[in-house]
Amino acid sequence: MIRCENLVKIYKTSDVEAVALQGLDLDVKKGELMAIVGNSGSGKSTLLNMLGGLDRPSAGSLTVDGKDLLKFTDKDYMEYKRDTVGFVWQNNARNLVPYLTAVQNVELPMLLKGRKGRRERALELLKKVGLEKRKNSRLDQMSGGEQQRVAIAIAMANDPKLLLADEPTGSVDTKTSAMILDIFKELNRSEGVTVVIVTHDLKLADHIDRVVAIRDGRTSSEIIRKKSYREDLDEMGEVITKEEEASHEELAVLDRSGRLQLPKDYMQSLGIKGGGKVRVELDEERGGIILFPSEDS
Ligand SMILES: Nc1ncnc2c1ncn2[C@@H]1O[C@H](COP(=O)(O)OP(=O)(O)OP(=O)(O)O)[C@@H](O)[C@H]1O
Repeated sequence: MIRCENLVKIYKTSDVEAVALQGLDLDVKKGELMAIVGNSGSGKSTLLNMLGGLDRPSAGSLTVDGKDLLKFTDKDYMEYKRDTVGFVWQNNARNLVPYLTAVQNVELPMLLKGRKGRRERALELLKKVGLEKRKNSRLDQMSGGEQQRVAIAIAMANDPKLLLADEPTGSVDTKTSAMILDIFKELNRSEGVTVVIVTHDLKLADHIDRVVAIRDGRTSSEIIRKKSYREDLDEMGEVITKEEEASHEELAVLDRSGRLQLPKDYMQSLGIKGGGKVRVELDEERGGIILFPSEDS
């Protein structure tokens, strides 16, 4: 569904250049639900903006649903934003009209597209986000968590193939945050939509099968669950224990040229600095590679 290769984004202001993405590689399969984590300034929002067609990459390649975004005209971008992607922001005020009811808000993007069967689709989506009973409530009479759920229904209104969420649980409590993640999972399952969530919330990331970490504008590591969360729940009779954490495996990511980002804590414990040198040896017996700090590291 998504293929980023060597993606670069440089922001130029009058006198400074900020390299927000420096050759990022990422593949996301159709129908996958995954999360992107990383420190502030690592490039998460920049990546999401590129995927959502809100901004243009500076170089590299980016294809979404078979479309080459670097070749897009302004018209292509407009159609892509209308037909292919749905967006959920932390601050959802940009998606919502406060004086309309929940159902009217969800109908709005369908009205703009001239779609038929708007009321049925809006009610179906409000049911999926658990707000069937609040359909006639005005948005300004709903809590932050409820508004966020309406924002998710709005993002799904025109059946996007890709749903992007930037810190969707950033301003809600833990219980609501778990509920919102369940909604994304349910939409992923029942609508087949591919979901990419940017989050600081590591608790949320614990319940997602694949989490990609970004550091300095590049993918640095991936945490992959060995089994699906649902399988775990079934096996554990819905009791979540410490074993759940052990079912995650953290992997470093090799980019397409074979470059690797070492985890920061490994570098610290070996006393290696960025820009230094390491000795690389092949361990044929164990089928691996060993890194040693070199004397001038
Ligand atoms: N419009 C812009 N103009 C100039 N520099 C920018 C712009 N947007 C982002 N940057 C820079 O690009 C880098 C990546 O920013 P980005 O917002 O993508 O990070 P982030 O990981 O989403 O951070 P946060 O978690 O704080 O939102 C930062 O150094 C930031 O200062």
